[in-house]
Amino acid sequence: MRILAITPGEPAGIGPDLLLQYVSDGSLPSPDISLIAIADPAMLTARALQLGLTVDIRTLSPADNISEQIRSNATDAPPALYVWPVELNAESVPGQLDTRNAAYVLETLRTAITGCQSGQFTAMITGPVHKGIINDAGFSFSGHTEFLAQQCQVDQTVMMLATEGLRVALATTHLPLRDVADAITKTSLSRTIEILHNDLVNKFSIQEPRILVCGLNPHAGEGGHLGREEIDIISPVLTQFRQRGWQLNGPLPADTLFTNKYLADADAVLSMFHDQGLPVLKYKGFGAACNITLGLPIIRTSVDHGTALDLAGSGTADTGSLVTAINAAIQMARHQSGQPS
Ligand SMILES: NC(=O)C1=CN([C@@H]2O[C@H](COP(=O)(O)OP(=O)(O)OC[C@H]3O[C@@H](n4cnc5c(N)ncnc54)[C@H](O)[C@@H]3O)[C@@H](O)[C@H]2O)C=CC1
Ligand SMILES: NCC(=O)COP(=O)(O)O
Repeated sequence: MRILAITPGEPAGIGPDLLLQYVSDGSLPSPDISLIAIADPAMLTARALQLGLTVDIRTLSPADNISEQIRSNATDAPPALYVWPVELNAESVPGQLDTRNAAYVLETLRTAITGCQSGQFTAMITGPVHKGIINDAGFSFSGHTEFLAQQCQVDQTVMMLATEGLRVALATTHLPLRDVADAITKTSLSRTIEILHNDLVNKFSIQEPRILVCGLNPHAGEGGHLGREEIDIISPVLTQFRQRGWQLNGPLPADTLFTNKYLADADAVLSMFHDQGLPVLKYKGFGAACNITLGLPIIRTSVDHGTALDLAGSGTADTGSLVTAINAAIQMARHQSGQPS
């Protein structure tokens, strides 16, 4: 049995709602896959009540064999959600952030990561966290992508969002815009391209990935008149990889790269910064896209949206991205074990 761990993220956001809606809809695509929520069972029970959803919340005992507990409790009706319990520090009110629950959010992530590393879980799927409230609580945290790199002790990870027909990876992630240019060095960009290329080959079965690379500056620097990063950093790095036979097209002006003329012949786009690539991806596929962390020894996918505090507890949040994230994790797991997807 494959066990997918899901962290609903910020308890005051829509993560718990989406998970409960997903389970209540009976959306799991295969009977040999089980979902375990790593969360506070009382919070999930209260949220299900608020949403008017009938979900049988079953708290697991982490010290005992998890697969055995799921097997022996299997039932058809009503939909069941197995929960690895992690207790909130304060009762959570939908829409109202509370610094006291930041440690809880981080603990759910650590539990999922440890379970994936030990092989207990096949993959982890994350709901949205609120980066601001975690920092307000005194924890330095810029995103799952960076936290996962730290916890898995890898030198670098790459954020890639994917929807039908478009994959966008980022050379930098959660940085103030004024720090972006300095963060793009030959070393960091080379590592990003290596991770992106290798994961497209090994995790997505694209034997010779074709990657479009955005410039950083308007018009890809206009020959050095609008910035020199393309000349001094990006082009030399691309030249170095082309010598290995890798198919890298760029640096191209980002404003015209995202057109069919270029995208039709590409497997992925590498954007230089968060808001260069993600608005395009979200314009194309918001709600039907997911976020995949590349460069990790474990599988992690996530929703394409944030905590949407305005919708928490309302039952109106769209589960489309969660479905996409869960399906992507399953597909990656099947690929990893050599099964047809
Ligand atoms: N994977 C993660 O953990 C992510 C976390 N965030 C965090 O979320 C917080 C809020 O970020 P925002 O920029 O406001 O983005 P957001 O995605 O939470 O909200 C943007 C807009 O999209 C709507 N929306 C989001 N998800 C929706 C869904 N499933 N169904 C229907 N409508 C939906 C919201 O109601 C809002 O109007 C921030 O702290 C940010 O860091 C943002 C993106 C990803
Ligand atoms: N815009 C994507 C995002 O902010 C999610 O980042 P992460 O938490 O997955 O690193």
